[in-house]
Amino acid sequence: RHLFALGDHAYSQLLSTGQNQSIIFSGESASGKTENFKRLLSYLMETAPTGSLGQKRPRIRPDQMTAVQTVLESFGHARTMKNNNASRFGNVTELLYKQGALSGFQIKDFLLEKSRVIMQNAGERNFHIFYELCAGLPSATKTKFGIKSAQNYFYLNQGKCLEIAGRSDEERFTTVQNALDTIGFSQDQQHTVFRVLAAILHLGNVFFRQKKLPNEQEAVELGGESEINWVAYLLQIDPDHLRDILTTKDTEVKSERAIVPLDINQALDVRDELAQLLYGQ
Ligand SMILES: Nc1ncnc2c1ncn2[C@@H]1O[C@H](COP(=O)(O)OP(=O)(O)OP(=O)(O)O)[C@@H](O)[C@H]1O
Repeated sequence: RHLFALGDHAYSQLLSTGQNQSIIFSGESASGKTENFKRLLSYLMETAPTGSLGQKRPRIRPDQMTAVQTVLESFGHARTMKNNNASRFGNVTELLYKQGALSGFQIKDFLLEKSRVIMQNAGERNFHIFYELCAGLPSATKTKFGIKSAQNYFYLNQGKCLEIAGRSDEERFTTVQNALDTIGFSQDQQHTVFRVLAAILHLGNVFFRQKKLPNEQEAVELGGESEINWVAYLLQIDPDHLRDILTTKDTEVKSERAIVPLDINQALDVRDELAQLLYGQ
């Protein structure tokens, strides 16, 4: 059955039975789920009737729907060995109809592959948005955020694949900014999102040195002071608090003697967990 016929069928079933209808896109990576989903969505938006509510057109603007898809792709898709634009999360998009007319939508996402934020296999990239940020931020903001090109960041260059043929990260960044405008994110809100992304990149470049305490206990010492300061500045938190988080097991304990030092692997785990947590937010 043709994709659009499937959409027509679901719609007519909705009207005739009054029951919710589901269309499931499944298949292996690069089989076309995302592309076909987008086409079906456009079709349903374009053909949505005005309904009996006297609306001239659906209350959701097609450009808003497209903008949401654009943002989800930048933040949730990445280049893998199978697909230059592989989605790394699942989602349920609900189209809401009222008296036969399209009245809204909501997207529930699940299972974002957060491990990609800290680690990529050979030939793969982190989520697109990081590369777009490095390529597309205006130079004044780059200076303000301490951001350089993507090759400088451990979290971006493990796959040894910084660019995707035929895709301009710089142009995509403008597209994402426009999409965020369309959705209704203020300049301040957008700035906050970009600050957090920049903080994650700096965090990934924080490294540690093994250290022996006077009592012979193993501990770690933070390397990369400037990166720590960048992260603290971008997240607007106290750098000493950040140092505590990254080097001690119990950050709540203020007494120096009670602090339990981490070894290097534990410290890297804490750093990576923090990065994933920030991205997940
Ligand atoms: N209907 C289509 N018309 C043209 N090209 C298509 C179509 N469907 C898929 N493609 C091509 O195949 C590529 C992979 O498709 P898509 O990203 O939709 O796969 P997917 O099943 O969503 O993959 P993943 O599970 O990795 O996210 C697209 O980038 C596009 O080049």
